[in-house]
Amino acid sequence: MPLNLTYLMSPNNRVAYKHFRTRLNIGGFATMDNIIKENWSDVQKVLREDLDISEISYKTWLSSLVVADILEDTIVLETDDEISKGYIERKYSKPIQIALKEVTGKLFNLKFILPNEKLPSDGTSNANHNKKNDTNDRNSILNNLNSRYTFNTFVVGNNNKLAHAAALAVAESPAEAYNPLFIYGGVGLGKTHLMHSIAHFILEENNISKVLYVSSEKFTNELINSIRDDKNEEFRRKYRSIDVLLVDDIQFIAGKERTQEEFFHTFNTLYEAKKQIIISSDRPPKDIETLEERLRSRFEWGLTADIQAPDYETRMAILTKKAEIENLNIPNDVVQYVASNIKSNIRELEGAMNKILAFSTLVHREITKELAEDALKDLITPNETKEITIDFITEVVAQHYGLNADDILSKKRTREIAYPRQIVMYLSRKLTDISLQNIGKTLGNRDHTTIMHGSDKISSELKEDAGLKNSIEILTKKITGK
Ligand SMILES: Nc1ncnc2c1ncn2[C@@H]1O[C@H](COP(=O)(O)OP(=O)(O)OP(=O)(O)O)[C@@H](O)[C@H]1O
Repeated sequence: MPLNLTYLMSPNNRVAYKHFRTRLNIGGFATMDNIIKENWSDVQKVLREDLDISEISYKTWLSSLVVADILEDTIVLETDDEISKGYIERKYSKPIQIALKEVTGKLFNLKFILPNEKLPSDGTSNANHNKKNDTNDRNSILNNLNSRYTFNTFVVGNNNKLAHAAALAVAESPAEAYNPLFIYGGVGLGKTHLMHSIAHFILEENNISKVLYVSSEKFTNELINSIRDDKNEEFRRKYRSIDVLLVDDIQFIAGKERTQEEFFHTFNTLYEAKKQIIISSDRPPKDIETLEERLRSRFEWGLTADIQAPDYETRMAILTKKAEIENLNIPNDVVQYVASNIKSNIRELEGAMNKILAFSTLVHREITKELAEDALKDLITPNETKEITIDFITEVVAQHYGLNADDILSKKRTREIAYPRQIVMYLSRKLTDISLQNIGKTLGNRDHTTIMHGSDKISSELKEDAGLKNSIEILTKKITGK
């Protein structure tokens, strides 16, 4: 005897179901399956309201789901890619089932497939149990995050779609989705932005507070200092008691044996305790030279996702988003000019836009394509090998120390600014042939003796300070790309 599903539903569900039937003009139970298929977008809308999930999660996981088929009691949903498939299956099966039941009064099994995947002949339930993390220790919030780097400000394009999906999966389900998550891609393509987004999301959405983001440089320097100050135990306690550890630019531990040894033990301790580890690098694990085999293989245990250079549309979208966030009114032909000429590095893309803005203020001219061409004439030199400019060095060093390029050029003399400024002076001398006078002029109209003094100071500190040496090495690689 067929079940009277309407009878089984709660009063609220009955209302929702009635509403659903009215809107879709459903005649009876028999046709409901087909109607769901035809009106999936309506169903998604209802799902969106019933599921208490963030906008970004809905957009990433649920908005692009397509009903591929309905077999008896099983709805077959087509997902975008392997990552989405596995993740939605684990994380969203149950909520989708519940929401669907609320709307239709019927409990469906779900089956997820990839585009072009053969449809299953019979359905199997993928219902899972979502474990809610109930850690509630907000005593020690350990992080070092840029508030601008969130999922909301991250533009998703073909170049970073998988890495973004993997990052969001890990953020929503730390230590359950993929562990470790290894994100790699060229310089300035958004690895740090994604890592900070994960950390922000976890801190805001999960009750996990021991989230630590560090660059591998900071990890190395802290290790060097702990050895020097005989505080190795403290160092270990700090790194081995974290819930989510994010290590940026891991390639810089290549060739550093003691750091690798220490990181190996940190990794093992956290992994065994089911803590989430997220690592970024400019290249895949197999291409990191002089990386110990045992680390390399561990990096490949979870999921490895890459970020490629953005295509033209994504570059346009990034610039438009930036203008929107900062409330800037930039003519479309200027955005197009920048997006068509700066292709391989998003930091440079943003730097170019900043340069146009600064130039427009300086010369009191409106932002037009002509002004943009003037402002970027040093940067956009077709058919020539790219020169290292003082502006670029300033930008990389400023970003590295969490400052703006304007801070470096300013007259401020606090140590947090004066020290990176001296590093800019040192690197400008080391990496370019530009005269002291011209370096001084570009760096906020400073005298050539100031440049010499700043640069010499860093030179002599380098002999004593292993941490500074490590930082200079990393900055040099970031600037020269070698
Ligand atoms: N998809 C994106 N959407 C919006 N902004 C982005 C995106 N990707 C990168 N950016 C911006 O580009 C700049 C450089 O990105 P980020 O520092 O994350 O690069 P990275 O890959 O970590 O570089 P590095 O190799 O030097 O460590 C940042 O200001 C970041 O906000």
